[in-house]
Order: sequence, then structure tokens, then C-alpha cells
Amino acid sequence: MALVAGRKTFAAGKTLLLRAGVWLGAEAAARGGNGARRFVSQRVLVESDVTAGIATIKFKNPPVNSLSLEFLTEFIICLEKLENDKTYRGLILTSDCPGIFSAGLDLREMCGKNLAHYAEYWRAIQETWLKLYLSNMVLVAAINGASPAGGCLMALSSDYRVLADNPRYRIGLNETLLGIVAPFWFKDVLVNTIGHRAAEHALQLGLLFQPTEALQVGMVDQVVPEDQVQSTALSVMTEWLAIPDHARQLTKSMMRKATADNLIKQREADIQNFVSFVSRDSIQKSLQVYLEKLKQKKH
Ligand SMILES: CCCCCCCCCCCCC/C=C/C(=O)SCCNC(=O)CCNC(=O)[C@H](O)C(C)(C)COP(=O)(O)OP(=O)(O)OC[C@H]1O[C@@H](n2cnc3c(N)ncnc32)[C@H](O)[C@@H]1OP(=O)(O)O
Repeated sequence: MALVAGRKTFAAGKTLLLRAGVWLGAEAAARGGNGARRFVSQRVLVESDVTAGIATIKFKNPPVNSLSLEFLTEFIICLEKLENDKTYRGLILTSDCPGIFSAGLDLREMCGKNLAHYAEYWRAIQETWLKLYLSNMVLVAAINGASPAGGCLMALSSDYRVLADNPRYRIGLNETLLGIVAPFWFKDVLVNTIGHRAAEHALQLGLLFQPTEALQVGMVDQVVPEDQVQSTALSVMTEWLAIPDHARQLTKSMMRKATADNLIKQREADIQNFVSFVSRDSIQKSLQVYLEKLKQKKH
């Protein structure tokens, strides 16, 4: 069975066929009498309440929900499907992996691969961000675990962030700790969220904020007890969905267009920058040392 996205084909556990954003094949979808639907792909779980017009995407890429190319491909397909289905006005992003929202970019995609792979990977990262950041739906991140780097970017690209109150659930753009640099569009999103000075400080030091600090700096909008993250996200969503879609969507676009355009107008150059940066020997070495440290942490 295969998951087909554009020219890319991956083995997948379910039959999901996508062409031009339309699901053609059978998928594990069930519709309950109460308007609840559930779509299952291997790494992304989509639950939806048709009556309320709200879908929930749960990241399901254990152990740490790293943003592998396969995960991103499935995620983009699910997102497109929801975006194109006018039933859905709101989307909650959360994790199915206990204690981890997302560990960010998959370091194995950036290590020991060829240049074409790095380019393909970075294009998928760009695509994911543009789709999230410019979504017409209301996006609420229900952050139920650690959220470094790319995981933080996904949360920051939502319209509202609810973080579980657990000191282990740190969030931030920690790229410099890995010896790498957050791209300009990660930086732009952070600046838009917490302001220039706080972003400069956080980015240079690679700060990962505990929940109370994240709330204080404005990186998240609410910190709530862990067992209330989903219910809080849902009540925030209800509040946001009370606003007429056309007015809210135009306003969102007005606020975000310049930031997104900044990348759109130089996507190819951004890919080339990433490829030449990440393929440097010194960067490969830093990433390998970091991965090794993560592995040895357990022993
Ligand atoms: C001239 C200038 C030009 C500039 C040009 C700029 C170009 C752009 C440059 C590049 C930009 C890249 C941007 C990068 C963004 C990123 O997202 S990088 C990834 C950052 N992520 C992290 O630092 C998180 C690392 N992980 C952790 O801190 C922890 O794993 C955790 C998430 C807090 C979970 O902890 P715990 O539950 O204790 O699990 P672990 O035991 O640590 O991990 C379990 C296994 O998972 C592996 N793993 C963890 N994270 C990743 C990952 N991100 N990718 C791949 N694999 C990961 C970990 O190694 C363990 O593996 P095993 O030992 O094999 O089980």
C-alpha cells in the first residue's frame, strides 16, 4: 500500500491515495452517528467533530514526533484535506506521544544524506510551515509535551497556544545549542510573537522556556493543568469560531502575509542556503555529536 503525494511515494500502513489534494482511495475512516469522524494514517491521527466544524490532528510519530520526511508528507496531506473540506473551520494540533509535542526537525534527515535529500527535506519543511501559517482555519496548539525548535515553530504558527503546566515541557527555538542557526522565517515568526528584543535574546542563547516563563515572555497564551489542555483548547476554539470566518480570515491574512511572502519570494534561495549550510563538514559533525549525546543520555 502506498501514500502518494505529488511525485513522492512512501510505503504506508493504510491505503491513502492523494492527487491534487483529493482523497481517492479508501482510508481508515469511520463516521459515528454523532458527527464524529476519525481518519487514521500511519503517523498522523485526525479526529473530527463535523457538527462543530472542528478537527484535531494528533502527531503520532514515536518516540518523539520528530518531523521526518514521511511524517511531513502525511501531515501535509491531512492538512490539505481539512483545508479543502469546508466542513472544518477550526483545527487543534496536539500530540499522541506522551510528554512530547514534537522534538522538531528529524536530525537523521539532516545527517549523512546527499544534497538532493537535504533539498527535498527542506522543501517539505517550508511547505508544512506555509500551509500551517496561512491556514484559513483557526489553529489552536494544545501543547501536551516538550516542544523544541521545529516543534516550537509549529506551535508558534498556530493562532493560539495552550501549554500543559509541567516543567519538563520546555518550548523554544534552541537551534544554537545544536551549533545550527534558526532560519530567518523561524526568527520572523518568533519576533512576531514575543517581540524583537526577547526574540534576539532567546535565539542567541537557544533558550527553552519552562511553562511559566513561556507564558511570561508571550510564547504561549495560556498554561493550564495537564488534564485541562484539550478542554481549554476546545473552549478557546469555540470563542474564536464565534467570529465570522471571512472577517477573521482576512484579518489573519493581513497580519501574516508579509511574513509568509518573505519566504515565498526566496524559497529556492532558502533551500540552497539550507543545503550548503547543513552539508558543511563542521555542521555535520555538530549534528552527529548532538545526536550521539541524545542517545547516550539514557545509558
Ligand atoms: C551563514 C549563515 C547561513 C544560515 C543559513 C541557515 C540555514 C538553516 C540551518 C538549519 C536550520 C535547521 C533548523 C532546525 C530545527 C530543528 O528542529 S532541529 C531539532 C531540534 N530538536 C531538539 O533539539 C530536540 C532533541 N531532543 C530532545 O531534546 C529530547 O529527545 C526530547 C524531545 C526532550 C525528548 O526527551 P526523551 O523523552 O528523554 O527522549 P530521548 O531519549 O531524548 O529521545 C528518544 C529517541 O529519539 C531520538 N531523538 C530525539 N530528538 C530527535 C530529533 N529531533 N531527531 C531525530 N531523533 C531524535 C533520540 O536520539 C532517541 O533515539 P534512540 O536513542 O535511538 O532511542
